[in-house]
Amino acid sequence: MTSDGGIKIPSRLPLLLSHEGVLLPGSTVRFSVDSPRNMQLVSQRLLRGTSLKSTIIGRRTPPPSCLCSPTFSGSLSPFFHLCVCRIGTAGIAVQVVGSNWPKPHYSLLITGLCRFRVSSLLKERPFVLAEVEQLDKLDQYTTPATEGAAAEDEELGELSKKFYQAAVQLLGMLDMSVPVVAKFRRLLDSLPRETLPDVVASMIRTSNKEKLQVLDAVSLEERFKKALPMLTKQIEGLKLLQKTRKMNPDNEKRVLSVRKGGVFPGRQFNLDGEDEEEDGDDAVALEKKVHGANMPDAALRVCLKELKRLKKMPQSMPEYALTRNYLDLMVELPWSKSTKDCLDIRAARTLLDNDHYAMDKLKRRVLEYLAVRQLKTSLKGPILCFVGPPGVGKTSVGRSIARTLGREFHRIALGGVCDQSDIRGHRRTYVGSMPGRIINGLKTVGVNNPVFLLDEVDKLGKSLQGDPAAALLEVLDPEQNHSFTDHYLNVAFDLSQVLFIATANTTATIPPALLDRMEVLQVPGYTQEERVEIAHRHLIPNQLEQHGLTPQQLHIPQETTQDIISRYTREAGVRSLERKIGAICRAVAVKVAEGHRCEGIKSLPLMQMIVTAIKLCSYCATISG
Ligand SMILES: Nc1ncnc2c1ncn2[C@@H]1O[C@H](COP(=O)(O)OP(=O)(O)OP(=O)(O)O)[C@@H](O)[C@H]1O
Repeated sequence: MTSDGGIKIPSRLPLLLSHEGVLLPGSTVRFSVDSPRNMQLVSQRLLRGTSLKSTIIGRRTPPPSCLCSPTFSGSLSPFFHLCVCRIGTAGIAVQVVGSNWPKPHYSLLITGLCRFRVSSLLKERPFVLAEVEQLDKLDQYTTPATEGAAAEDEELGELSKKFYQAAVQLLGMLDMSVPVVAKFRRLLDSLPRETLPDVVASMIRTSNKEKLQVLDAVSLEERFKKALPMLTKQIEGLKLLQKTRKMNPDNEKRVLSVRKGGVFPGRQFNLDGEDEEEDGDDAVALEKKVHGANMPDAALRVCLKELKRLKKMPQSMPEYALTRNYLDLMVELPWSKSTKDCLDIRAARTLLDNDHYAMDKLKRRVLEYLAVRQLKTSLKGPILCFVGPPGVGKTSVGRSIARTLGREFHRIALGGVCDQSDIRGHRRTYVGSMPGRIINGLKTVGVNNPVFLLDEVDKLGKSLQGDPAAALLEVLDPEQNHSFTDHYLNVAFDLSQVLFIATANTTATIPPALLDRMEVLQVPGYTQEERVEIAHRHLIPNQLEQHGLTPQQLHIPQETTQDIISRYTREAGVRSLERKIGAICRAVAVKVAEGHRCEGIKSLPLMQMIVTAIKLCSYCATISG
């Protein structure tokens, strides 16, 4: 990186393009990265690279006109033409923090080094790579202030002197303790004069547009000319504020804020209290939500403690986002929100009969279970586990139970889960930590008494990351689940109101301890006659509706259904049969959309299509595919 021309940045730089914030040389800014291209840049360049060179990236805030362009996050050529001719800042990534919650993203802390101009674009994917020309000298920070000044011509010397004096005047007007002012003064004196416009513009409160103007000013003189009015505006603003304070001493307590964001080579500070106020409002709103969430005392205590920490944290700290996410989840959880059960056994029987044909034994046991629940509301009852071949309606009975009770339904697919953190969540000390599926499910349904269907408990795996079945033991044990503690929450959540139902294809692979906590209800496969009935009562009407057809447009006689079952399906359940009926519906939908009428007579209404055994042959290609 060093040559006779001083320290050099790499000539090929990956570009981080987002509209969030402006990075000026000499300042440190935190950026949140979540667009696909920028994510690729972080994962392929910053996280894989091992050299110092690989931590240097280019940063450019696209002009506002690009932001509304639909190409901004997609294919980007037109907006590129706009950006190519402009100036950016090369920066060094000093910190990369990744998180998966609420969605995958990285947070980058970047320190601006120098300006560059994009000479040409080398590639756009997987991230943007450009050939760049370095515009500022990098060794200016290492050159003592006086040496830099010696080279200045008269006019520039005058300008920089004026700028320095304005910066000192502004510093004197700030409501800060004497040691802090002294520290900033020392910083101001130690900086080479040519870096002052960038450093001061990044510290004072200005719009991104104004900061971009400073960035785009390649000549030092122009940069001073652009930054000086911003500084003067701040001074005028403060003078006005002091005047009003003198007239109204009550406002005396309005203290100007000092923001301790990491700024290179000094620290970033804000020159008015507006932002602080916004943060304050935000914290007050969050505190209100915490008090209004009706959470138990233990959880409330934890939340208030976290809130207190949050208020003291600068927003730029990575932990701020983590704590904020945690508190957001805590207030969103349904600690004491529940739906009222509206159980009527007769209505439940009708509903179960309407939704499912046959399965008499299973329906009888479900009704017994519901009846006992009606008589004894606080039933610490058995967990029902429906065991049977695929497609026999286990999941769908679970859904019907939720409907009969008037409860929310949530399905948790456990097939292939082999990490116990999937159930219990990760501790908050982990990067990308998040709550487990149980807590996530509760957040999704928004009530604390839903019906949770634990689908495919027989397909739980085991790995080095722990045994998820062991974590489920606590969830399903009525003696323990009133104080279920997710690792992410780290406070107990009462799961005793949740109605758990499990499904499995076989009991052979369910861990014995888990099986012991459940009452197994076998759901056998169907006979040919039962399948024909299920098809005509449920599957055909459902498929017609899903494909926008009416019984007047398509009729499948019983013999045809028997034919489909015997010739095209080999299963214990009815899922494959349902798919074949769906295939017939699709083929008929095409004909209906084409306007299938009696040959030539357009005035006649659309004809009903009857799928006879002979016609079935012509659909063979569709349904056996
Ligand atoms: N007795 C029945 N009456 C009405 N529809 C049924 C019946 N049995 C199954 N079905 C229908 O079959 C389809 C498949 O059922 P479901 O998804 O509940 O099967 P499953 O037993 O949970 O299968 P898997 O073990 O693969 O999860 C659903 O559309 C369901 O409505």
